[in-house]
Amino acid sequence: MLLKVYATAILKHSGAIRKYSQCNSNAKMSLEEAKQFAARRAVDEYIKKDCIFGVGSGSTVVYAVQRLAERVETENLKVTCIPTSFQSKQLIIKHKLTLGELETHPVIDVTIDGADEVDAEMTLIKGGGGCLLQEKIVASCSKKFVVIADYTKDSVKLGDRYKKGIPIEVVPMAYVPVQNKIQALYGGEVKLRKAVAKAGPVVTDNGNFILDWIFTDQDLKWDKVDNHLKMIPGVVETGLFVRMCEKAYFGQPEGNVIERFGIGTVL
Ligand SMILES: O=C(CO)[C@H](O)[C@H](O)COP(=O)(O)O
Repeated sequence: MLLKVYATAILKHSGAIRKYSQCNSNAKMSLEEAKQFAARRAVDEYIKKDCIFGVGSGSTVVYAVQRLAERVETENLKVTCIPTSFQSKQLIIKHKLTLGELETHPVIDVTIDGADEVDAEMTLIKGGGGCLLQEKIVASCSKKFVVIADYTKDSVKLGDRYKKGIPIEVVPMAYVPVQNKIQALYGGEVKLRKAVAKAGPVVTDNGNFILDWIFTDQDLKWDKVDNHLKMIPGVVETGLFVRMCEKAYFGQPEGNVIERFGIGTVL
């Protein structure tokens, strides 16, 4: 009898686990699909002819590069790709696309990049993947800057959905004074980003550290904050992208894509 009860409990438990993991993998699947819908739509709308293309960083951009590679192959497009990180350079090489650099192509027709959060005014938090400096440089050299994201990035105010704070790239020797100054100026908590598969801090593609500022005041004027932070010696760049983005595509779990427009003009 006891054995029977025990066996039934195990069966129920494994059924629940199966159900739970199926549920989890469905959710993960639709998130990946949502990224893919947004990425494909943006590439199809913005790449119409031969051009210079800025390639953002992160998991959503992977789908944009896949789509671009398909179209370069089938439509014989001549696209020169400018990377925003080691990861995006690897993606360009992997898909046998033409690799360029800002030295030879200082003006980019369009850059497509991901974001960690997009607010109602199209202010972005970027740098969750630690690539914010090169991403902002490349965006600033682009005639058009477009964001692709899944529905979880779509927010009203910064901090509504992305809880990891605003990434700030700093020169390593300055990280403690910069941490203290930001906390004294604006409050909240500023944390040194730790590496996952290495002991110690994350080191960016540029040899710097990343601070993540968990802010408490969601009503700050982000353009002022961005400028103010960059006045602190040791701050290289922030992950705040203000008035840079002209359009954001948010892939939805149902397969549609919601679009939001901004006044973003970067060049
Ligand atoms: O800013 C970034 C990297 O520095 C990424 O674009 C951002 O983190 C979004 O990434 P994902 O597409 O993986 O959600």
